[in-house]
Amino acid sequence: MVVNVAIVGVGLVGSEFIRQVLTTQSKKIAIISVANSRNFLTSSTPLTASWNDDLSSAGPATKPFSLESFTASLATSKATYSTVVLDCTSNESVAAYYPTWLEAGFHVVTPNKKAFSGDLNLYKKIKQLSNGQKGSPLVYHESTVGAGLPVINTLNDLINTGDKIVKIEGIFSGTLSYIFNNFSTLGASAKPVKFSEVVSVAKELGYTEPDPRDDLNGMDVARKVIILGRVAGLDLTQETVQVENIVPEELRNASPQDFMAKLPEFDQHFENLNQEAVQNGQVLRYVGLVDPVHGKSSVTLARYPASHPFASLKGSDNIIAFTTERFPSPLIIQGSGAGAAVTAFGIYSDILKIAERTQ
Ligand SMILES: NC(=O)C1=CN([C@@H]2O[C@H](COP(=O)(O)OP(=O)(O)OC[C@H]3O[C@@H](n4cnc5c(N)ncnc54)[C@H](OP(=O)(O)O)[C@@H]3O)[C@@H](O)[C@H]2O)C=CC1
Ligand SMILES: N[C@@H](CC=O)C(=O)O
Ligand code: NA
Repeated sequence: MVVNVAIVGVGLVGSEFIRQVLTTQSKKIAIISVANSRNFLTSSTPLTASWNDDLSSAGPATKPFSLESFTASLATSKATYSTVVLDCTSNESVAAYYPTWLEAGFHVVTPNKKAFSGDLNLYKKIKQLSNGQKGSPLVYHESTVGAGLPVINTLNDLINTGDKIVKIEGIFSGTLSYIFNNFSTLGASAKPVKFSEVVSVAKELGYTEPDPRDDLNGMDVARKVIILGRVAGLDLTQETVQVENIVPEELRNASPQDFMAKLPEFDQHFENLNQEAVQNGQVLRYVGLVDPVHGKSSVTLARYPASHPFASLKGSDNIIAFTTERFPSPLIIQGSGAGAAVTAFGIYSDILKIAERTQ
């Protein structure tokens, strides 16, 4: 079955998703609407490669964006096919709108972590509205953890088949993986590099959140820990996860531009932390833990010896280790965990699952 897709947010990830759908000439997906924070465009025929020009404020069918007018424009699209609203923003107000879309019978797919890691009542409402009963709308959010890596899907499979989670531990941030894999190294591969320079490169490569402090303050990893914990049945919130924030205090309230400009002043601070670890034969890695057994889920800058799998990670790879009753030797998922291509892949495969399930 074909599904209509209406996209809110056509930045790095949203536009890469469109590129992948158009270049693969998908017969299952018709992109009928695109929106950014200023404009939207909804069409009765699938959008083509000129979607970006069509969306510009000069386009004849372009309208000023609001969640209400965008949603109203989709009302007739459900008549023929199911419609998926794809949220590719990182915005909280957009996330808070999912219940409205679900109540109107739209499916929701998103890489945006806000709805699944913020207000617990919003999360429960979304779960209740997409409860899997016949005819209920579907919600997929694979790319919220580990980008396109099959993390949420695997966790759901473990739980739905009756396994018990002992712990989920890993490096869940492509940005922090890239930063520490390059900054904190041992032996022959060790080459001196400044912390602020590695942060700039991670930003240029599209791994960071729009403000890299949302990665460095641990919040992005904490959100992923909360999402995995909730999928595993824990009522985790930002208050119940202990987070080590590594943004220097002096830079926490600076503007995003000032933050990047002043970060080099703190290079020596990070170098001291690194040297302390290296002198003990260890590297620094930023690690998230979901711990249902002891109730102590956390995000910490930890130290690991060279022999540990977290120490030999490369590039922006994520690594996620599920220790369960059935997998006392953990089930490990590893690979590229950030960047537009792999995030869009996760979204694309989520939407294909909806196309299959709504046949
Ligand atoms: N980059 C990555 O590796 C990964 C990203 N993600 C998630 O993917 C999502 C998208 O990230 P990315 O593409 O990098 O973000 P960008 O900042 O590149 O794009 C965001 C888009 O959302 C639009 N937008 C923002 N606020 C609103 C709003 N209130 N209403 C409508 N549109 C809005 C922006 O419009 P405008 O241009 O007008 O501001 C822009 O088109 C985020 O949630 C991120 O956390 C998840 C996994 C990995
Ligand atoms: N900034 C995030 C992007 C994906 O969620 C990361 O670095 O992992
Ligand atoms: Na994933």
